[in-house]
Amino acid sequence: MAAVEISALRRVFPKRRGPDHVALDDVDLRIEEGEVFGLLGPNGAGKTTLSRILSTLLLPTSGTVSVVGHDVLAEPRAVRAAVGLVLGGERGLYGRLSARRNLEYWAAMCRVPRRVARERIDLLLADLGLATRADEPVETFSRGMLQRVHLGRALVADPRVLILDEPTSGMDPNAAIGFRQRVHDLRAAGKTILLATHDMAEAEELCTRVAFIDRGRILATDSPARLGLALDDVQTITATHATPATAARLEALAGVRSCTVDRAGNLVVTTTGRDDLAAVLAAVAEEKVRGIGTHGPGLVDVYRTLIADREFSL
Ligand SMILES: Nc1ncnc2c1ncn2[C@@H]1O[C@H](COP(=O)(O)OP(=O)(O)OP(=O)(O)O)[C@@H](O)[C@H]1O
Repeated sequence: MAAVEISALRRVFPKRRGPDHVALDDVDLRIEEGEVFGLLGPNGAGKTTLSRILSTLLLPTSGTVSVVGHDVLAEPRAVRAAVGLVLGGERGLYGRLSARRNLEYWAAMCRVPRRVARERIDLLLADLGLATRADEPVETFSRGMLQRVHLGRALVADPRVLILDEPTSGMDPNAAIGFRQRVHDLRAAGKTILLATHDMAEAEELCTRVAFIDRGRILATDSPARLGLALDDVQTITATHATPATAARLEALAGVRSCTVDRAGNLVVTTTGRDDLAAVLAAVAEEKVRGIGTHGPGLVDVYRTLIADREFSL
């Protein structure tokens, strides 16, 4: 049985004027138990709409959606019991209540027996690094801490599937690293995780497979490594201690697609093809640079290939 199974899903939002807005269009998706599955795409692609349908906050217009074998329309209670949802942003917690009280309240809503809830909440508060502030009102918490309370809330009923919608957006780098470590732990504990994110490095680090979604349609689904392999023309060379003159010389070479250097002297060269890598690498090595490294295409390159830059081309 799949953790999530979606077939021919369509979600339309009626508009007062003009044609209806199709937020999800003929989406098919299967996520196995224990996977960390990334949902990647630009603003408005349909990621939150999908997260909300999977957690029964929104109904599909047509198609079928099931979570651990339960249909979202026929068995919404069973789906709710199986899913924990963390939406980005700060809504959904009671600011004047402590972290512990927020979790207790949610546990009661989910009908977790009181004794089980008490023990679980103690464990969660400790695991999430919130034990010392557990009895303070959450309105005094930083954004990173609030997201950890949100995660605790999603975990309080011990769901099999976790849906994380841009969980690290707006977090400082240390808070985001800590949050990702929690996701690693949850994956090790066997949870299935759907992670909607704009952060390609985050997806590369955490996800077993990802789907690219744009304008409500799934464009590609595979592991980050295999998606990168499909783009065998982009190779990147990096180095430090470069100058603008270095970049200008390299940019003029055949086989170089782009070449940039920042103020700190970090050089990034992309080649026009895999076959050009050796020659361009040799030219970079001739320059007075240090710390030369190479890597193949990553999710950022896949993203830029699949999804046109509409923000700036309108
Ligand atoms: N309740 C609604 N009524 C009308 N249109 C909506 C509604 N909810 C979402 N939409 C539209 O559906 C499309 C998909 O939105 P959605 O929030 O799912 O995108 P997203 O991929 O999560 O974007 P972001 O990365 O910006 O969060 C958008 O064009 C959005 O304006």
